[in-house]
Amino acid sequence: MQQFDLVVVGSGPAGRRGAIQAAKLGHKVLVIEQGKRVGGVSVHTGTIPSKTLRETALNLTGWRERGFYGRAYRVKEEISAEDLRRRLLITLDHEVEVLEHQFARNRVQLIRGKASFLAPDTLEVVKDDGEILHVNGKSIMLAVGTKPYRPASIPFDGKAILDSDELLEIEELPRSLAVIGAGVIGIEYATIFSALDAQVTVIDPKSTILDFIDREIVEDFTYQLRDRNMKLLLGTKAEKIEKLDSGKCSITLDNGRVVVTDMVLYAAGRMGATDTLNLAAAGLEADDRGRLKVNLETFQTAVPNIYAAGDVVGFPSLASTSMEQGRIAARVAVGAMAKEPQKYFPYGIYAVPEISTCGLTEEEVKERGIPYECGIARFRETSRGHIMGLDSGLLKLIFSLKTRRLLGVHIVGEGATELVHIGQAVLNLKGTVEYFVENTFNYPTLAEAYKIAGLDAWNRMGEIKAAVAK
Ligand SMILES: Cc1cc2nc3c(=O)[nH]c(=O)nc-3n(C[C@H](O)[C@H](O)[C@H](O)COP(=O)(O)OP(=O)(O)OC[C@H]3O[C@@H](n4cnc5c(N)ncnc54)[C@H](O)[C@@H]3O)c2cc1C
Ligand SMILES: NC(=O)c1ccc[n+]([C@@H]2O[C@H](COP(=O)([O-])OP(=O)(O)OC[C@H]3O[C@@H](n4cnc5c(N)ncnc54)[C@H](O)[C@@H]3O)[C@@H](O)[C@H]2O)c1
Repeated sequence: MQQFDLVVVGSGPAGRRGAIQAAKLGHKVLVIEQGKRVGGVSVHTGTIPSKTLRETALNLTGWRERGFYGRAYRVKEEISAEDLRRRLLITLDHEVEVLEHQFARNRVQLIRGKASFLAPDTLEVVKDDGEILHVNGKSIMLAVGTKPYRPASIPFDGKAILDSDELLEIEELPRSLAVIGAGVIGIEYATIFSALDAQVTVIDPKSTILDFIDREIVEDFTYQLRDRNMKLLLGTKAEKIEKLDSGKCSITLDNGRVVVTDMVLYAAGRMGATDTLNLAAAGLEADDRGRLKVNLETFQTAVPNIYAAGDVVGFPSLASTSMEQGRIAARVAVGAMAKEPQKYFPYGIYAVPEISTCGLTEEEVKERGIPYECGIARFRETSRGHIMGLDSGLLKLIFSLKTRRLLGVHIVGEGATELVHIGQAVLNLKGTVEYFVENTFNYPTLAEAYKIAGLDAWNRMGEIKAAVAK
């Protein structure tokens, strides 16, 4: 039986970052991956495909130019599923090539096969050709990620009624799409297909969406979606989904309403991919959504030599945070020092328009009883916004009145997921409103919105001080 210092199950963001970190520290590392190619959900069905699809859709539709040339403007009149897939395949090939090269350079061994526990330090691997191997690890890291939640009551057919993995394989673009589940996946795809001119209906039993995002940002966002005729049917449950003889899909809601569309995307959450790991042999147990419980500083499970990182440990379930969790887990596993993850990390929702946020929302600040002031900037007030033809986009900063420190940054609009990092840096370095007021920003840029929002808050924070002094 082969022996390793660290055996990593899964080659997604958590697994690959953890494996390379341990290898860089001179340890013997094995990655076991059941997929045909390395990269995990992030590369093959999640982050990278959905973001490539978004980019292709925005480019081919000429979305970013419509502020100037009107809503009817198109770069390509007829956009096909093949147009979208072409760019996807090229991007994914590049990603996999880079990852394979990283593993090779760092001498991380890779076995393709499905892993399950025989004992807390021993895994069985069933390879594609049926060969069975046993491997032993001083430490084991489970970075197995998630798979779409697919209840038996939904008649998935892989063509018209699909989950988010299957959506990437569609042969024809739907003219109308119903999205069940207004989580991040549902909202991202709903808005991408709306940008492709599909008539989109989003259905969710909850009456609000994206609850972890600042409400003012969500309100601005939903106004924009409704303005372009997307239907948001919230607070209502899809009771029955069926395929009609016409080939269309019918969704019956609990309020009796019936929605008929060409395609249904079922995106009501994901499950930890732990069902085939034989966790009992390791003395572990997953929760009802297949997730594992860990110490959030070390990523150690209840069994000391077994670590878990990435989506399998639950919120925030991001590629970005999974990588950092994998790195920390690997360092702890091989006995190297590791700091716990930074308190404030950015969240990027690649919808059309983008949303990005870091730190506390206004609702959280209120709940904690912190006296605060907000500063707002609209992209249409910036010169870069004029040049780009932007008529929407909002940046909101929240400052403590007591310490003047930045507490939260919240953005909806073009470039939000890039812009947020300025706020993130100020936040984590404990910067105050003065940072934005006293520093010069490149001009003309969208980043100038920070200056405008900083000044907006600063003006009012000054007035409040003066009022108190009187
Ligand atoms: C549609 C979609 C869009 C997303 N967009 C974003 C985004 O824009 N930004 C962002 O930060 N995050 C995004 N995410 C989330 C991101 O993809 C995940 O957070 C990330 O992939 C989790 O990484 P991971 O390492 O935990 O696992 P995964 O990427 O899920 O990889 C797990 C790997 O483990 C393998 N595996 C599982 N079980 C076994 C086994 N028994 N034996 C061997 N191998 C096994 C799987 O084959 C898989 O390759 C998105 C997700 C989806 C679905
Ligand atoms: N840009 C990003 O960072 C990004 C993009 C996509 C996904 N992700 C990650 O992937 C994870 C999974 O995303 P998700 O959107 O699948 O899950 P989610 O758990 O975020 O959202 C699921 C949604 O489905 C709804 N729902 C639950 N049960 C339902 C039912 N029976 N019928 C209809 N609706 C139902 C919920 O109310 C919720 O709004 C998220 O945690 C997210 O962090 C991140």
